[in-house]
Amino acid sequence: MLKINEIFETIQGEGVFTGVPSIFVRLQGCPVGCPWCDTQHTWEVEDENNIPVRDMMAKSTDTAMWSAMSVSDIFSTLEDCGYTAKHVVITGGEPCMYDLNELTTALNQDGYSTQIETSGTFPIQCSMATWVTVSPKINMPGGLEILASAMQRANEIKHPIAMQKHIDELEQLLAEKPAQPDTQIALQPISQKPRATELAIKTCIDRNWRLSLQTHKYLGIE
Ligand SMILES: C[S@@+](CC[C@H](N)C(=O)[O-])C[C@H]1O[C@@H](n2cnc3c(N)ncnc32)[C@H](O)[C@@H]1O
Ligand SMILES: Nc1nc2[nH]cc(C(=O)O)c2c(=O)[nH]1
Ligand code: SF4
Ligand SMILES: [Mg+2]
Repeated sequence: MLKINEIFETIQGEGVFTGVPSIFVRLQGCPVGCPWCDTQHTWEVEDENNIPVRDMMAKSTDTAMWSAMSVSDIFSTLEDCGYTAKHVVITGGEPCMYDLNELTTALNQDGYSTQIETSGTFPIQCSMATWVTVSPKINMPGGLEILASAMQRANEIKHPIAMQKHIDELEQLLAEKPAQPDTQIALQPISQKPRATELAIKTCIDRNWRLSLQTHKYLGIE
């Protein structure tokens, strides 16, 4: 069973798929603890926060409540909601705490494209067709071997930055744990801070990397 914090339909706000109508499946639980994380309500998995699916789907604010769902429960919910998006983004929390092979394979077979947003701190278990966005959490728990294999699997590396140190860390990581030659590299300013944004723009131009903005936050949408 997967522990689901929320399922909703919106526009993908970040990275290469920015602008694509997407169904978001947000999993509960993350032990990484990035100080600037914008989804801290997904960190803890408390048994007393297990609620029925209809209550989870009715949530209107960010809470730590979650529902245990099978892949077939998730399909029933997508059908009940009448979503039109054909791209599914699996995020969290840290989605790779879970084996996502069954979910991503079933979604692909049903005609959905799939994407995972992950920190590279757990082994990535998903269909070959899944687009993997790695937002590498350098010096965080997980270990170098897992991070190295995440870098290899990544279709996109999307690195949140606020200062030069974060860019230096990414460059060192890319030198030591190389990505594939066609992997897209993007910098994402942390929390829309003007100085972070300015630094990201300048560095992206210097290195010919992409800029990823959290466009949903500028738009005030989910
Ligand atoms: C909330 S995380 C969940 C998925 C996974 N745990 C990860 O870190 O990739 C989704 C994306 O949001 C980014 N992110 C989280 N908080 C952010 C913030 N305050 N500013 C910019 N990006 C942020 C993460 O780095 C990641 O790319
Ligand atoms: N619109 C929108 N786009 C997103 N891209 C990545 C998100 C995430 O929280 O993983 C996210 C999100 O929460 N909302
Ligand atoms: S790994 Fe992702 S969900 Fe976990 S704390 Fe960092 S940004 Fe948040
Ligand atoms: Mg988000």
